[in-house]
Amino acid sequence: MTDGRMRLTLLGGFLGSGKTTWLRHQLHADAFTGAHVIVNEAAETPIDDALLARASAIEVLAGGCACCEARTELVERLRRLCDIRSRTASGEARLKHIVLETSGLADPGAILEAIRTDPMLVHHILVSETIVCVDGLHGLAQLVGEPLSRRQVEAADRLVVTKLDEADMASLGRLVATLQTLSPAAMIEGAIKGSPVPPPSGEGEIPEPLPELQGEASAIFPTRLQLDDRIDWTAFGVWLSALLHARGDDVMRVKGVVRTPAGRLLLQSVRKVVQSPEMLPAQEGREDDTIVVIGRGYRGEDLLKSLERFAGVKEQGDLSILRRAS
Ligand SMILES: Nc1nc2c(ncn2[C@@H]2O[C@H](COP(=O)(O)OP(=O)(O)OP(=O)(O)O)[C@@H](O)[C@H]2O)c(=O)[nH]1
Repeated sequence: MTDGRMRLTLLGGFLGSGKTTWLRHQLHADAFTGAHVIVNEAAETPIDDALLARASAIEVLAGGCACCEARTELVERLRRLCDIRSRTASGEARLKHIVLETSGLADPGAILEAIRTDPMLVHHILVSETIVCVDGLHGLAQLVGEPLSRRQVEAADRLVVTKLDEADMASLGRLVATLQTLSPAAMIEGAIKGSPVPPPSGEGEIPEPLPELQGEASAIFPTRLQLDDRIDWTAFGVWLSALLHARGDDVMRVKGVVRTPAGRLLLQSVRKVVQSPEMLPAQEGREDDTIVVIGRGYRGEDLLKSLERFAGVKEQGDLSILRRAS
């Protein structure tokens, strides 16, 4: 029941937990038909929208989390959608549903509050469900060490435990038991690459003890590496593997779309787990060759210097493999 208001589905979850993969699958399965999708990315360079081409309408809110830096921008965009809706006669063309995929650093609770306390949005939008993806491989460690990941789970109506194909059953059972204690009312589902599968049972499992955490550890931030076509890809691959091997706990997420002689390639990793590169269809007017590295415990410029030193250049003496980093 939406009492005439537009529904909004909030899709959250920690960095790399599988939100885009899950949403992509839902869109292919024709769930959320006709919905307007908003993708929020912490980094300035959007990547996820390239993967969600099935959405009937998609917009990107990049360069900050919708729960903090980009909160005002989110509210403005939602107001704009409400305006458009109010001017559209009721019927098929009238927008009924918004899906908001948050960045992996967003606290869904703060977004819910922003919507519910806005005098205009509260009359036009009903948050119908908060779905939170939990990484089947890294979720337990995130719950232990990251207060944000706990807040995300606590805000959920539905939890989707992802990567069931990769995680081992014993730790999955423990993860589910921990989720049940943190968010007892939430429905728990499982997913493999976005397809729904029965979740492991948490029955009889002992939940992971969660230590009291004194606030957030140091801030997690994105660094944008803008590559140019003179980069030596083999050296880049070695640099990335070495970086993840040495600093895989600090470098939480890497993702980017690069142009290679074979076509557009999606590169991504979550902690030390690197996904096999995926070919993407050509897309006019996109600014590719950008890699976003998200993490903490290092300086963005040091990352850049290390790549410049390591990944080398094809031409001797040319150190300009990177156009820009922020
Ligand atoms: N093996 C396996 N890999 C998965 C599954 N779901 C997602 N992945 C991989 O996990 C990585 C992160 O998935 P995304 O869907 O981009 O995660 P996200 O939560 O949208 O990431 P951010 O927006 O960066 O926070 C990608 O390499 C996916 O291919 C799964 O069920 N199984």
